[in-house]
Amino acid sequence: MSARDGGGGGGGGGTLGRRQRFENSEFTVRIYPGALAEGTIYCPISARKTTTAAEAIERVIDRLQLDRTKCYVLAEVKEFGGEEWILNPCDCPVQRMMLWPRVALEQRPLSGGEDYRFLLRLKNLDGSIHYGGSLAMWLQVTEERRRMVERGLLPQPHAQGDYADLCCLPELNERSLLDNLRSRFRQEQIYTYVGSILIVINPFKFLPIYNPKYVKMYDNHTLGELEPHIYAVADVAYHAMLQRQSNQCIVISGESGSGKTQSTNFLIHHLTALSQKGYASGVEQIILGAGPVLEAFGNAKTAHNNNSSRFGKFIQVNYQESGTVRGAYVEKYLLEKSRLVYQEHNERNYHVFYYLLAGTSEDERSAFHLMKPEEYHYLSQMTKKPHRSHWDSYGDSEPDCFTVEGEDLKHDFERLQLAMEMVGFLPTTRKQIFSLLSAILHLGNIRYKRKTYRDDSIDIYNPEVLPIVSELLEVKEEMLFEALTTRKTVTVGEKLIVPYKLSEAGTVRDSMAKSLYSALFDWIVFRINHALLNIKDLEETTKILSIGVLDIFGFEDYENNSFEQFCINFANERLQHYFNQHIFKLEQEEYRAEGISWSNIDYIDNTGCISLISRKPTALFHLLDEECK
Ligand SMILES: Nc1ncnc2c1ncn2[C@@H]1O[C@H](COP(=O)(O)OP(=O)(O)OP(=O)(O)O)[C@@H](O)[C@H]1O
Repeated sequence: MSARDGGGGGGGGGTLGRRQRFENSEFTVRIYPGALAEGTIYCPISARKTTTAAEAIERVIDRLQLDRTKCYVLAEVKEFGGEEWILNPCDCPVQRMMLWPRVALEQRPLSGGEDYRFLLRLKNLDGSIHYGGSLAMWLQVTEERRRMVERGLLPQPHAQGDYADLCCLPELNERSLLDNLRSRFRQEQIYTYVGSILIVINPFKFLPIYNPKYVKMYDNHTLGELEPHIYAVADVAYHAMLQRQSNQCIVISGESGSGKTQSTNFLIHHLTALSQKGYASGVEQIILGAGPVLEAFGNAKTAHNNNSSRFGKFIQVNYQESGTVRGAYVEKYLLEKSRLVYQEHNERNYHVFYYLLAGTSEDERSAFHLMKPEEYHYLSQMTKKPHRSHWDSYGDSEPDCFTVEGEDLKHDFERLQLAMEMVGFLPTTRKQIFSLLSAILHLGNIRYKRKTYRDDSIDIYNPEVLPIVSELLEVKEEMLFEALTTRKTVTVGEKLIVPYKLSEAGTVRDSMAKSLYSALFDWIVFRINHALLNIKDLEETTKILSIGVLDIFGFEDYENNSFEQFCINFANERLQHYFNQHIFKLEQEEYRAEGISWSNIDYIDNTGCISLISRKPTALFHLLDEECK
């Protein structure tokens, strides 16, 4: 499917008119008729941002002259295996499409990877959705193989003992364990149980195992009854919550780039799909709409992952006793604030800065006093030379790249604006946010000097930056100067103003920038929660049950401990319990260090655990390969 600006012309040129044009643009939406036309044929229709799903369906019916006595719905399929969201008649496909990554909007031949699309689905008389057509084709890979194995046309894949649960391994040692995982991975079975824990190996490719058929298949089964799957864990948590009437929690941990964020999305999808019977609930839409916003402000390119979450997430889906979704709640913790002022070689600051600098119009650029990325100290530390000793020597080194391969920052900025709009940020609020971001960048450019040789007090070396920051932050210049150069203390009831030392001042400036950014991030999360109908206030009158998904970021112990040791620990049932305890303890300590109470975890009395391993599956099995030689 593709979207093109019907208004023609591509160039930059953009001012506010560019956004205006976007509002009125005609987009080409490709709709795949699914069961109606087996295969890969799609029907292009033109639509605007405000065109609803019902109107889009009408256009397809007209163009294809479909049977009007039947009832149709539009399904949005997003990456990895064709997860489907059935659109409500009033949903706008173009708006959904604008949240897709740019590559998904490009017209590509159907050679693979076209994992974002709209499907036309037939609705059965009982309201359920009829699946078939292109979806069936996607499923073919795994389904077909399964059927052939059943008919004896293909050998049993588990010939030498391939166990879906590592606890069942007859012999437990490094070799058998890794052998088992590798053999499963080669058959695209990325999920393996260790008792009630699920191990996931990141496949880094499209697997057709997340569509509604799988949602249905895993509904109401005990763990282990079916092939291991992330949906099974979500399902067990959901039904345990209903049966025991108690809250549940699923912990996701793994090294950076192992797939925690993806897995969290799959879980949330399943947890809301179970209660909505296939229809995208408002809650799920907002959670997913909140994704691009949180991502822009909380994700960054790291050496391991171009889109690494630099904060931990706790997403709580709230249900009524009947199991219907009532709202959700997102909590962020441990935002990596240091990244704002310093990045390692080959890493970047938070995405939002690059989006802002690339995506704003000329008018906005002058209103926000924006400059080029390389002119900001906080953005220009990623250089080809691993060590640039001082910011003052900035001009000597050539900035590396400010964009990542395949990235379209302008599109990403447009997408961010749209996502912010969906989550309820008004244009004026968005402007304030962007002003604040620009202020942070300018703040980072402030440099200090000693007033005189004899005097310890300091002055600002480049005072021309002050009025800009003062305007953007809407604070008086004198106050800003004072805050940047002096500290107030109270001794024996007397107020003292002590100037910072030159060696302290830079740190003060950086902590000011970090506090501003962190407060902004907190406020954004707060606003998202507002949109998510946080029903905390209802708790006194209505019984609310919750399932929390805790995405533990940067559990870097994996990198210190050997992977093999890690697996052995996992495979020992007794250690499962230990592991859960260990994670909780560890997190609680970090949490306490941040001065935040562990309120969300206190009430949780049941935990599921998903662990993701290795961002490089090939490296994972390296040990075995070595041995085999
Ligand atoms: N189930 C999956 N199927 C296919 N690809 C996946 C899957 N899970 C993860 N990936 C791929 O791995 C990449 C990294 O995943 P993700 O961003 O979820 O990692 P992460 O553990 O959250 O990393 P970080 O801790 O750095 O935020 C994704 O961009 C995606 O390409």
